[in-house]
Amino acid sequence: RGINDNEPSCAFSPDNGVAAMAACYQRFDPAAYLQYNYTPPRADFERKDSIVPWKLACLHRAFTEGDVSGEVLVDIGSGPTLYQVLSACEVFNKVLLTDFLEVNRQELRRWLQDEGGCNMDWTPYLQHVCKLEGRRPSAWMEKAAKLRQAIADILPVDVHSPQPLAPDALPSGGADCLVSCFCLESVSPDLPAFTRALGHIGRLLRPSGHLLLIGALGESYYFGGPGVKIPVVPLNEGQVCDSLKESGFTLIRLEVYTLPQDMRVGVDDVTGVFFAKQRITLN
Ligand SMILES: C[S@@+](CC[C@H](N)C(=O)[O-])C[C@H]1O[C@@H](n2cnc3c(N)ncnc32)[C@H](O)[C@@H]1O
Ligand SMILES: O=S(=O)(c1ccc2c(c1)CN[C@@H](CF)C2)N1CCSCC1
Repeated sequence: RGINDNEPSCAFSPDNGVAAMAACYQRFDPAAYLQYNYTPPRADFERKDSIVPWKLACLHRAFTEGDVSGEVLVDIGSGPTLYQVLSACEVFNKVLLTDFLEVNRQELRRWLQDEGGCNMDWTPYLQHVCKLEGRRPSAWMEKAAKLRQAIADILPVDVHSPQPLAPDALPSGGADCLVSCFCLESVSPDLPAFTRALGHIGRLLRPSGHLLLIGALGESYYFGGPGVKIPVVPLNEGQVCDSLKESGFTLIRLEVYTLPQDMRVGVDDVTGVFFAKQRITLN
């Protein structure tokens, strides 16, 4: 079936939402997902109003304005993507990538081992972040080497578990910083589950640690592969802020990007993207 097939792949009832969502993700296709979201025409570095430079700029600013520091950064729900840690690896010398699916962890391992077979060329992303850092774009190979050096492990994660990572995954004090992009709202059956998952990952942080959260606004589904229609919790800015507060975070900054009409191409019904920087205050 094509990506626009309207048959829902994951129908669930209120009492088994998390289990049904996990079953849905068994059909997730990393190569298709990368193609739908991270290659042209959707991912376009030339357009001034493109989402990709906006996202990379949000992350670059967050890691360079001086309040985020430490040893260990964890990316929650990495999927098959790396853009979300390109700025982080300049600040943290231990980066942990995580995902629920082995197929995604394998995709990340292929990039890490640099022996070919990857479904994505991250060079344009590396070059763009080098530009943001005031370096020449040809420094992208050094940056790729720095990221490979910083990635300490690629681990399983489940944000619906009160203990999302294995007990020995983090130092006893917790992580210094978390990043999570397009994960919580696209793996939760409803808003309460989204908020609970925020609480679960918040408890991975040391006191006053930071969370950088990027997510979809107004999205009710996306295609995780041909005919793999995955339901998403449609969020608005107010709900994001309320859930963060309820989960023990203090918001530092919220930025919102509205998708231009021609970027709405059928692989999802996302209308906007938020970037939220916050500190945990209840740990
Ligand atoms: C929409 S993708 C986001 C991928 C990537 N972070 C990005 O920015 O594109 C959502 C990811 O969440 C993962 N996932 C699914 N269920 C999960 C769970 N219970 N806990 C954590 N991650 C989960 C999926 O395997 C998938 O890689
Ligand atoms: O970076 S995005 O905003 C983006 C990137 C990833 C995703 C979405 C959006 C929305 N659906 C998510 C499903 F969880 C995944 N982007 C959408 C416009 S073109 C480039 C990719």
